Amino acid sequence: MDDDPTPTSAALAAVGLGMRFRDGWALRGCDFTVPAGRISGVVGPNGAGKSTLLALAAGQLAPSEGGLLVFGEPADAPGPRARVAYVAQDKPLYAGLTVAETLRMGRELNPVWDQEAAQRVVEQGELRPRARIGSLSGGQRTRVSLALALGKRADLLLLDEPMADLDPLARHQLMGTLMSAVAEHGTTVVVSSHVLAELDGVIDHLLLVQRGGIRLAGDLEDVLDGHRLLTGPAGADGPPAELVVERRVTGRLATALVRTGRAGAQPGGAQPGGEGAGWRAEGWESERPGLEELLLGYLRGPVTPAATAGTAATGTAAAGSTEAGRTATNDEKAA
Ligand SMILES: Nc1ncnc2c1ncn2[C@@H]1O[C@H](COP(=O)(O)OP(=O)(O)OP(=O)(O)O)[C@@H](O)[C@H]1O
Repeated sequence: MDDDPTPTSAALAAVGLGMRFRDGWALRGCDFTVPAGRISGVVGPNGAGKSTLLALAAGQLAPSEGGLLVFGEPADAPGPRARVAYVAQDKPLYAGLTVAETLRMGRELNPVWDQEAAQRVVEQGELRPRARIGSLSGGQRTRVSLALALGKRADLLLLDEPMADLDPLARHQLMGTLMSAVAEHGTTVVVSSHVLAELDGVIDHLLLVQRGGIRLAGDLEDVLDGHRLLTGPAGADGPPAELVVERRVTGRLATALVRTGRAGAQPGGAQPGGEGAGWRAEGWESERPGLEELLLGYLRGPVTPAATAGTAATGTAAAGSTEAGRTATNDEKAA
């Protein structure tokens, strides 16, 4: 799939983006783009910086360094803010209003309003229009927040952990709704989640945030193509260390997640087990990792300077080059 890396046509374009709070850097040295019309999954461990990234994109925070453009303009400019709908983790709503009054407020506050879309989200959850927001469960309040976001007909939907308190049916409905919004209106969706399995088959773009840096960014298929999952005998020589993201031994078997070095981004350009592989060994099997295998490999593997000092992750088709910017070290975060 072709990504358009030009900042003006991208939904999000970050250059050297950093956010420092009193206790240190939450994000630093982040370079990435999210092309318009994609569903991008923002994943990473607790405290990695995902919410901070989304709040910056929503214009709720101003970067401490670098910049973040939304459709070519600074994220906190009035233009982008009108085109963006943001569902934060704490989902601020007026507890005293009813569901119907909340949607009416959405209609009055937004120049463009899709009552049908908003209504549909509320009705799917069988919410009574007269129910007060304060009397709703956490998942029901999430539903009302999503209804407001979808009613706004925004060009960019920023959803911070929207699935955390939704039941499995509601998650499924939400994913379907997001995919239709993208298909019908060309909406760009940036969604953070810990529920990796829920993102599989839905997202087509990936941002992996780890220790305040962007570890992987790009078209999902390209990112997956840029890696192999190798299985071989535990005692045998494995793939070269510079290609290994994570290696584990279980009994007599070793498994290793490796970068293929495609797109010329990685040292040596070797492609273990792939076509034209620079590294091959007897007895090792090679397969393309799934999304969950890829992400777990990165989350379990060490975050070394060598592993994060690659080329900037631009979100272009050269997503084998997924190592981004650099990841703040613990020392830097504590600085
Ligand atoms: N308003 C704030 N003031 C001070 N520090 C903050 C603030 N918001 C976030 N941080 C810090 O920034 C870092 C990143 O936090 P962030 O909430 O962005 O992570 P996250 O990836 O969304 O985590 P989680 O998955 O747990 O929601 C954390 O160390 C956090 O303590």
